[in-house]
Amino acid sequence: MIRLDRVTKQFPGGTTAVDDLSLTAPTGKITVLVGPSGCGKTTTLRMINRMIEPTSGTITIDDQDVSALDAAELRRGIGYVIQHGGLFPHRTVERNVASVPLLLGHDKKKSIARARELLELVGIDPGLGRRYPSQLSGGQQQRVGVARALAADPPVMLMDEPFSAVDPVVREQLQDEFLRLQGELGKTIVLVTHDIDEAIKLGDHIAVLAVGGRLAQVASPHQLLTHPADTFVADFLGKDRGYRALGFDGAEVPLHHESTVVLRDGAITDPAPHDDPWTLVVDESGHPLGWASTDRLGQITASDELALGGTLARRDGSLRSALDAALSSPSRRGVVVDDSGTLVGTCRAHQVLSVIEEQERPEEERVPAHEGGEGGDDGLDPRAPR
Ligand SMILES: Nc1ncnc2c1ncn2[C@@H]1O[C@H](COP(=O)(O)OP(=O)(O)OP(=O)(O)O)[C@@H](O)[C@H]1O
Repeated sequence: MIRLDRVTKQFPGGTTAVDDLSLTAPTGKITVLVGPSGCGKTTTLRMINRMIEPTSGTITIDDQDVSALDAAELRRGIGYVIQHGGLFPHRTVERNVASVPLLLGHDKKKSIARARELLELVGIDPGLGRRYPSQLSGGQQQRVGVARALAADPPVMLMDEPFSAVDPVVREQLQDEFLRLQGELGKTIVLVTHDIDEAIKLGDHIAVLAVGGRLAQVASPHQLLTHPADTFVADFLGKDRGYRALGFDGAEVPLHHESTVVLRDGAITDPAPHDDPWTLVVDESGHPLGWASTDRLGQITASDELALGGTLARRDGSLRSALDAALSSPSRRGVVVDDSGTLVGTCRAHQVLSVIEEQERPEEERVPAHEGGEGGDDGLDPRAPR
């Protein structure tokens, strides 16, 4: 656990970058520092590994006061990732990643082997290991930066805007991979970003800082969205707070049986007659392909002729994804799938909203979703999504 206790940093010239900040970053979790430009995020991060010394206050890692440790040694034990990866331009990718194990006294062969392992772990083709950083894309450099920070297998990682130097699509990929990796590695991470959506996606805890280095709020993403401490935090969170908060709410949503037809060998097989204007088409394994106008079923030859609708909701997904699946479907029936992508039923927007309202009620007054009375008449499936 990293603990900052009443930490202040005043730079010569009088700027108070961080003001009386007390904060805990729990072991094995991602703590995100977020806030507008100049609010002291980077200064806070750099005080943890003593690249900047605080003016007052104490910082401990697992109850050890960092000011009592040798700064160089402390830094070798902490992974540090910055924008653009912060790679050494004149060393190959492999040598960049191997630099920390080499510094720690491991032999060259072992260090390079470890570097290759790590590059693979972060999704870098081993063939790129001999290149120089400038011969890689921004996203690849960022990945190498993460691999290098992981090289000493540090329990603690500090990450300063690690995904901001890449385009939004690559950024999302890197974020997803980072979450997957963290799921395996369980590091204690403090990550700085100015992007509130990134904070909400990545953080187990989020500390919102205001200019002047004042802590405005520290909370889970869900708490932050539903209970911002003041107007500064609410404004910083931006629009659609209520809707975004649904992304963290899992609850049972009534599932309905959906009649389907199968697209096989370029034709719809056995189009059963029914009077609904939309029919869901699946492949032979029961994976949804899209919606077809029922009166055009006979003309469909390929899946790209189908209306995909929007998102597929996962049975164990959030209320937001269930609601979005229903609202974005041409039939207004949201397609719900299991882990393997197989259809398990459809959901209705008004029933998702009922579940949301139900959640507002005191626990003892709630009615379980599958006893809710509103579904059921068309083959309600109580194996509902969360
Ligand atoms: N070495 C320094 N000397 C003087 N002032 C500094 C120094 N480093 C940072 N500051 C000031 O301290 C404040 C906090 O800076 P810091 O870089 O920590 O903010 P930040 O939240 O990380 O900003 P950004 O999102 O723009 O990177 C700013 O007002 C900055 O100008």
